[in-house]
Amino acid sequence: MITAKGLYKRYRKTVAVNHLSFDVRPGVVTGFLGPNGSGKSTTMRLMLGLDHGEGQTLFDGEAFTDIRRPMNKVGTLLEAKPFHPTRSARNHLRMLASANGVGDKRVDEVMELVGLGSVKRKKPKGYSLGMAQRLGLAQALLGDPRILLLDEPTNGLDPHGIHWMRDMLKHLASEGRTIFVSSHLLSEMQLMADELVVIGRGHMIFNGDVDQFVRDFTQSTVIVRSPSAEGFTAALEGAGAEVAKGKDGELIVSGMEIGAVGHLAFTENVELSELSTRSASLEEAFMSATGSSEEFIAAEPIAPATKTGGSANA
Ligand SMILES: Nc1ncnc2c1ncn2[C@@H]1O[C@H](COP(=O)(O)OP(=O)(O)OP(=O)(O)O)[C@@H](O)[C@H]1O
Repeated sequence: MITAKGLYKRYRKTVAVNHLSFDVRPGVVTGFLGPNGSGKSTTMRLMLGLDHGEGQTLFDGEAFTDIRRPMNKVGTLLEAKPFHPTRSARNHLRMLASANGVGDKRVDEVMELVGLGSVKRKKPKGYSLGMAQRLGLAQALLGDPRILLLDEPTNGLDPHGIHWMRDMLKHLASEGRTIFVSSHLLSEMQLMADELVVIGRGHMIFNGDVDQFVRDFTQSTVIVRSPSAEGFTAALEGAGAEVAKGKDGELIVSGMEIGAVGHLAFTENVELSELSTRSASLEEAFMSATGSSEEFIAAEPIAPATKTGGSANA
């Protein structure tokens, strides 16, 4: 269990983290989301006491800096991964392991676990970004910790690697560990995370269940197909719903529950060939929740010049 209270960090005029408090429960994967520059990395550094700031974070009741053998309690993977420049990956891990009372057997075990068994004698500087991420995870897992704090662990991984990371983190959570993981990949987060901490400009936006986040920040719609789509559109609008036309003649109805749409079709004697609900994605919820808190908002792309058609008259 991680308990963060009143985390606060200011860089000159920028308040990077603004009084954040949240809990991360064991047994589930908790995703940490926020737009670029919203304060995720700073929050993680504050939690580990790597940055000066305010607030307190307890890992199973203890501050990180008070834990006697941190590697055995909290595994970390932060964005900057300092690997030894000349040692092999295996020797790099052995060095860390021996300093923390972890045996060589565990080094080989974690290298196999992350799929680097065949390249463990190579130097990390020759590793691809994806391999370096795997080595970073191996390092985090060395002490078999009950808590993992991972900043963008899927960064640089190919689709197979991402799939592997997702299964791995879900598996580690199912063993009762506490997993706190930041990622930009929202579709991935939707598949990986059970709970979320969402921040914008250093402020808390949401802390809770993923499905609840999607429900809170989006509207699910009702999809209707009918041979009498035109007439039924008028009836729906007359009853206060908003209707948009989707592909292949489907009607996308918002502002009315599926049961009420079905009942209206019954009372209007309208035949339906489809009546279903469409839930919004985590990405839609994220855009809706964090839209106004984005730090760097790009200009709208400039529309291409309209073709005037034919050759210009000289
Ligand atoms: N060392 C620093 N000095 C000054 N400002 C900083 C420093 N580090 C971060 N910031 C500022 O603090 C804010 C939060 O940055 P942070 O890197 O924590 O965000 P983030 O959510 O991790 O971003 P990203 O998703 O792009 O990695 C930003 O406005 C950033 O410019």
